[in-house]
Amino acid sequence: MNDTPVRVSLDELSAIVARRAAAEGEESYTRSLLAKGVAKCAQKLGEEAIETALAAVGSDTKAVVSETADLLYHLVVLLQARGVSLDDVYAELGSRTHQSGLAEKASRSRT
Ligand SMILES: N=c1c2ncn([C@@H]3O[C@H](COP(=O)(O)OP(=O)(O)OP(=O)(O)O)[C@@H](O)[C@H]3O)c2ncn1[C@@H]1O[C@H](COP(=O)(O)O)[C@@H](O)[C@H]1O
Repeated sequence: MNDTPVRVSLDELSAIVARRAAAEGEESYTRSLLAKGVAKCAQKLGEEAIETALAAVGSDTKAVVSETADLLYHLVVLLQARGVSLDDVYAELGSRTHQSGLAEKASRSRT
């Protein structure tokens, strides 16, 4: 048996979610959540965000990791539901690297 831990990137998770979305007739939590629509996916993301925040102020580091994994999975599902690609999110993050967050905040308060 191979006990090497499996690592999954957000890109890989996004590809898994897209495959599950298209897998008609197969049992899938992802598919059942997507079938409930964007509002349900958004609600689940909000719940997982709160659970992650609560874990972060607690003492259980494993819970922070586990809740963060739930949060990222539900974020990827919500992006799938909205038809937004991770590449677009990466590009948006990339466009922000030319200035600090503080400079960006200051530029907003001037407009
Ligand atoms: N990473 C995940 C993942 N993280 C969390 N979850 C599920 O998210 C659900 C939400 O947790 P909750 O405690 O809120 O569960 P719940 O009360 O049953 O949820 P609701 O009834 O409110 O929807 C749980 O059922 C978890 O199993 C995930 N389900 C799937 N994946 C990935 O998606 C792949 C495909 O999964 P299926 O679509 O189920 O085949 C899996 O192989 C994984 O790689």
